[in-house]
Amino acid sequence: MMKKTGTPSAVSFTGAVKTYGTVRAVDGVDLRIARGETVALLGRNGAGKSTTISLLLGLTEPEAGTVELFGVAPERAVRAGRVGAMLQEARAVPRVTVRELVSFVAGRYPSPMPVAQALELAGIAELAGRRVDRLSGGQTQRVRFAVALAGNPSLIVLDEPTAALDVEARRAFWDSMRAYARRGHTVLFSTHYLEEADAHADRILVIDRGRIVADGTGEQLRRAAGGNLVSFDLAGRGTEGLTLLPGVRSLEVRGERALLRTDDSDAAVIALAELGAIRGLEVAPASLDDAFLALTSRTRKTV
Ligand SMILES: Nc1ncnc2c1ncn2[C@@H]1O[C@H](COP(=O)(O)OP(=O)(O)OP(=O)(O)O)[C@@H](O)[C@H]1O
Repeated sequence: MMKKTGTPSAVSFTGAVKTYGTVRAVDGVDLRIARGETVALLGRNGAGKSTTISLLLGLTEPEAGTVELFGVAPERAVRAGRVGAMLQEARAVPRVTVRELVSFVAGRYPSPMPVAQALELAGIAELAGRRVDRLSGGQTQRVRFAVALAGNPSLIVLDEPTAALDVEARRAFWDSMRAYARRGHTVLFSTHYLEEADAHADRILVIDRGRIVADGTGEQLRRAAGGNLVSFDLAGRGTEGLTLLPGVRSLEVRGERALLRTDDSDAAVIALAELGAIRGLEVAPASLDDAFLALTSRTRKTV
């Protein structure tokens, strides 16, 4: 994750703010993505993922703070073909072949990727002669990926790239993305699928209400959110004082069971044993889902 001194980061946000009326869609984001990283931007609907990506691509300007790609303004990096993007909005699909479309886009950049290579990387070499308006959803998405690769970018930005794809198309898409990343390129993708972030990114940025609330590997996020969950049958007893026990961070009651999120499950279990609260006791590692919920609900409480 260390970047070479003197080399500008692929992506750099410093105190970036973007508001829509009273909504602070991006609320003071500081962020560095080093070259070669694959990073997931993970958040619920409306968390600020698309707005972050719009700022990153220079489609919208921050009201405060700065955004740079490779040390220059986003528009400049985009124009130079250093950045490829796949955005959410579906554009009208032209009646041309896949090869014609990718060639046309490649022709607009100063040093494009050879078309055959873009098609190969996107896994659609065999579709080159097919009409773009007659493809399946999964195939269309990979054509869009080839279009994003056409300028031979060092950074690719994907806004919820697999949102409408079935399992097989999704797997094929990620294979292509990883082939691109293995060449030392930088990838930033947004998603609200935790598993995708965990499986395909080196690093996960959790965004909530326009702020980065966590930044790390899936494993680091799991740990940050509270290592283990300790649960037991309440068996009629109250929950008073449970959150004050050593090692306990928070409490949730599900039916007859108490769920304690802990950062020291041993201490919590000993304390529960002293209280005699051990019926049906279980200790389980927190999942990434738990981590995500804990991270995003914690911020909700503080705003
Ligand atoms: N053009 C706009 N005009 C007004 N409000 C906007 C606009 N774009 C985004 N917002 C608001 O800014 C906030 C962040 O939206 P954004 O689209 O960035 O979130 P997101 O994480 O990409 O969500 P989703 O997963 O639903 O795409 C939301 O509250 C949204 O309603």
